[in-house]
Amino acid sequence: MATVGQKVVLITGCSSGIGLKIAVLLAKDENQRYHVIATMRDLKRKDKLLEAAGDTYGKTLSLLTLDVCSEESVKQCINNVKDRHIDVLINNAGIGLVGPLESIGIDEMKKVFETNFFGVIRMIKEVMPDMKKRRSGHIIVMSSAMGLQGVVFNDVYAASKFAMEGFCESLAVQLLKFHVKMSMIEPGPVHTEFEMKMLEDVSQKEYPGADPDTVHYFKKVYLPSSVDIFQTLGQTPDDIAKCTKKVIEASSPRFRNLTNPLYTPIVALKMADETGGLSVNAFYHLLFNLGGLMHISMTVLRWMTCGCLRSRTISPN
Ligand SMILES: NC(=O)C1=CN([C@@H]2O[C@H](COP(=O)(O)OP(=O)(O)OC[C@H]3O[C@@H](n4cnc5c(N)ncnc54)[C@H](OP(=O)(O)O)[C@@H]3O)[C@@H](O)[C@H]2O)C=CC1
Ligand SMILES: CC1=C(/C=C/C(C)=C/C=C/C(C)=C/C=O)C(C)(C)CCC1
Repeated sequence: MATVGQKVVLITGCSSGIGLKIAVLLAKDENQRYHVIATMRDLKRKDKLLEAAGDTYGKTLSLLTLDVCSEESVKQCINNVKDRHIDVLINNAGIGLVGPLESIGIDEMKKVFETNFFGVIRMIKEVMPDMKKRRSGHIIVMSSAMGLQGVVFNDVYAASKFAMEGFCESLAVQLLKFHVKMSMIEPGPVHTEFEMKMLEDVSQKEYPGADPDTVHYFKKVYLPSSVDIFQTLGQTPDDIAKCTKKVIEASSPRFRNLTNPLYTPIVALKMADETGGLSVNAFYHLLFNLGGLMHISMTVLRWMTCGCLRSRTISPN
């Protein structure tokens, strides 16, 4: 149970990756400022978290079951929190989806929106009214750089994060009136099970319905470049946990928080040309004309990361 003065932080999707690392970082805070409620949809997957949490479990860390795709599970979880009092809600649970559009069924796409978009909305609808009543609270959403700039063959995943960005950008204004803060965290590639699941998924699928040219561009052009991007620019889940802690602890937290200065130029292309031509064409050339030279292209992009862009990124250090 939280002690007086401790902030209650509830995090979704803590069985692995970024959610697990945020839970552990906050639970291990040296001044014990947080009581972390780490949630996951299947408590059978709790071992990795508990191992990392060490003796904080039962002290500054507790566990609850929560499936963001089930309204009943969301309600039950929040009703199990003492006085339903949550100071910081971290919406982290999410799933990816990559591949040629022609081979993805509508049901698979709906699952992505059920988790990444409606999952967050279910949580906010359950927690926000109490925060508004108390005139305090902080809602954090693990968005993505893909919530600001789409990436080829990630059409539906990017759309789910764009939807979240639009939703939160609208809601943040109302919440400000009630002194409830809202922040988006926007990482580029991060080495977690998310990346592993994507590669595993791709190795198993045949992509029925997509023509041979598209499958070729996906498997032989996009995938190697994507692996390269993860290798050259990838951050660790610890980096993202540190950025998130900074956002929680800021006196005036920013609404948008890109975490990766090396990825920021890719997002900045869009801001530099409101017609969209620059980003669409740059992505086209990076992928189809410079694919084999991805390392060099990324070095050029690094040069483009001038100080002003770096200062727009929240750094883990
Ligand atoms: N890795 C990356 O490159 C990036 C990731 N992100 C975002 O970060 C967030 C965390 O992803 P990451 O840590 O990388 O990936 P992981 O796959 O390691 O973690 C995702 C977590 O979400 C959980 N989850 C999935 N569906 C549900 C559900 N219905 N209810 C509750 N929990 C669920 C998973 O639980 P289970 O174990 O049960 O499947 C898991 O704990 C996601 O929102 C993702 O979109 C953003 C930018 C980049
Ligand atoms: C930048 C870039 C590429 C790939 C970017 C990737 C793969 C980003 C992944 C981001 C993730 C995983 C976000 C999660 O939310 C391409 C298309 C290979 C080539 C053109 C430049």
